[in-house]
Amino acid sequence: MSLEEMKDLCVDEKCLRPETSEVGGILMTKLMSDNWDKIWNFQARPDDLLIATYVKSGTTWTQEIVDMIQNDGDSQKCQRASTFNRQPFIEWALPPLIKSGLDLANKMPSPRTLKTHLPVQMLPPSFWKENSKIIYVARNAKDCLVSYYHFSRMNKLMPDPGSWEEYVEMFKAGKVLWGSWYNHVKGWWDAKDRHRILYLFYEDMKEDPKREIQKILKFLEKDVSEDILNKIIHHTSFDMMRQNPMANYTSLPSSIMDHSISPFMRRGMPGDWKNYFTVAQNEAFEADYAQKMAGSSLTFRTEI
Ligand SMILES: Nc1ncnc2c1ncn2[C@@H]1O[C@H](COP(=O)(O)OS(=O)(=O)O)[C@@H](OP(=O)(O)O)[C@H]1O
Repeated sequence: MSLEEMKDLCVDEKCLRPETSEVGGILMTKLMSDNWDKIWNFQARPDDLLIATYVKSGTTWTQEIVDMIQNDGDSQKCQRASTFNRQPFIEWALPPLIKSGLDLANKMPSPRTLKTHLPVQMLPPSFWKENSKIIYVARNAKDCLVSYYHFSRMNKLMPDPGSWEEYVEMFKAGKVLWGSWYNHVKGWWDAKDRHRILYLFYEDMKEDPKREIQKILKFLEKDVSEDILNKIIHHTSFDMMRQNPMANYTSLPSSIMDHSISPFMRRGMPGDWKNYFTVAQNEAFEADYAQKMAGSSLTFRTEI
């Protein structure tokens, strides 16, 4: 879709700050829940690669890394389209003028790379049946929350986040699109030993991108030269992606995503939560976190 076509789209009040409803206890936009039967019955293919994340956990970064790997480090090829057109976001549906993720995916020749934010129990069952490979990326809750809050302010296709104080409580209660962060990261963590899932952490990617890209290469059974590996690291750095219109979401009109409110590529840094949480908010968050994560072997770093 050209930028000119994009500019005419979705300025309709109905799709901005959308209505929400729940499916299986998970908050979704009404367009997604209306489309739920089609999403649930989505037909995965054995050679699909799915990038699954909770919102704001490093999805776009991982999408770019995977595309660079699949294109042998050719950054020009990775400029062929915006992230969301290269790798369909399967459950995302918008009014008819913009193609839904499902439509894009169904028309795409194999091998496909797809994106989802669905919690593990909501993943279309064909992914398990076809044994498709899945990369799951998790990010610590506090940085996720901060990123999600700013994203909801700038992206009019998300419900209004309200004030920072209100948003912190909504996030803790899981009353945000795609539901509870806590259940999401734990659910996928438990699934990783039963399926072909590579479970990565945003903080590890930031600490040592080379090491984490090598894990992805191994998982994809792909070998690249040191020169190509360095190209992938360079092209997918925060600074490069921030300037890349095919990865930074600036191809969407400002009536949808207003980067002057907060850019999509905002900070890209573990520990940014310290600039937002008050001491009291942090203490309350930690106490609630300990309860919600009790009994799980999953641990996160909140700074590196
Ligand atoms: N290359 C690279 N390096 C480090 N960090 C990066 C990179 N690319 C994206 N980001 C940061 O990831 C956050 C966006 O997350 P997602 O891509 O998962 O967003 S989305 O859920 O798909 O909308 C968002 O985080 P915040 O900056 O904390 O808001 C992006 O800045």
